[in-house]
Amino acid sequence: MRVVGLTGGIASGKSTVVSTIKTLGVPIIDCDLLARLVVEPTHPAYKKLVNHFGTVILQNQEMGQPLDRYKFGTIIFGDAAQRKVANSIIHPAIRDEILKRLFKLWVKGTSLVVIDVPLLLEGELWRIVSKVIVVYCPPEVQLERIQSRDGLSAEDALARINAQRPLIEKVDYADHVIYNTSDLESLKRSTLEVMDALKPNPVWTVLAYIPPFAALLVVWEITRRHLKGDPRKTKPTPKNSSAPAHAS
Ligand SMILES: CC(C)(COP(=O)(O)OP(=O)(O)OC[C@H]1O[C@@H](n2cnc3c(N)ncnc32)[C@H](O)[C@@H]1O)[C@@H](O)C(=O)NCCC(=O)NCCS
Ligand SMILES: Nc1ncnc2c1ncn2[C@@H]1O[C@H](COP(=O)(O)OP(=O)(O)OP(=O)(O)O)[C@@H](O)[C@H]1O
Repeated sequence: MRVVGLTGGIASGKSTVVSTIKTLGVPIIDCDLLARLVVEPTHPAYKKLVNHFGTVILQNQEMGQPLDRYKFGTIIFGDAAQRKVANSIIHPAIRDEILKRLFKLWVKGTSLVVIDVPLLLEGELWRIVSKVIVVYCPPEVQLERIQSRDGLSAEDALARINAQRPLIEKVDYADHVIYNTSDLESLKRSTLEVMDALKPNPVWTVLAYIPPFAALLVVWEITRRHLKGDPRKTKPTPKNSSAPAHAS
């Protein structure tokens, strides 16, 4: 099974790219959705969050109520130390949910899966994917898109952008970069081009249905990424990109 990690920055266009990928019938694991699942009141992470942050992060400030997402967002996007605590509670729970879903897809003999994970490159998750797609747009476009999509002030929107690694640095990790600087039609075209390049070959597809070979292929893909090393140290040039000639 080829596991592709799709990432970018806040409002860089990941969900829009995902909606095109879905039309191809490729299964998607959406980490923003998993992040919602693991903070539901029945999940152990919920209690850990309330223990640390207090009921102030809950709707009506009442135990058992869902998270007040705006309030919680204001706290964690405004304070790096608090964000670190939140991440240390939520991210392991998300990682476990990803692994469960990958296992189920592997058992079904799936040959290609895309994980939509905003923070793929902030942690170590990039090491378990065989290919990385980065959806890029400049910070000023991110700012404009967050404000018009979420109705946030410039200050709140900037806090969200600054809570992530600069998007341009993420490009170093990419096997494929989708430059989302033009209209939605170009974004769709670039996405389809990249997905075409990522299609596993027919031998892969057949082997993915035979568990021992599928397991070996996963190990091979992961080993290849480990051998390539951390781009923060080696800084390779991305092999493929949908960039217009002037954008590099
Ligand atoms: C803070 C929360 C409640 C804000 O919720 P809200 O509905 O306003 O935003 P949503 O969940 O749709 O996230 C929007 C985007 O914010 C960015 N973002 C979310 N959490 C973080 C974080 N901890 N650090 C940096 N960026 C983040 C991502 O780009 C994400 O796509 C929510 O984002 C959250 O629970 N975050 C912590 C979990 C997490 O790390 N999620 C990212 C998935 S890997
Ligand atoms: N090329 C484009 N032209 C115009 N609007 C766009 C373009 N790409 C994305 N958008 C809009 O920008 C907003 C952000 O895009 P999207 O939600 O896909 O980003 P995202 O990376 O998934 O964001 P987040 O990390 O916050 O979940 C959306 O309202 C989307 O419709």
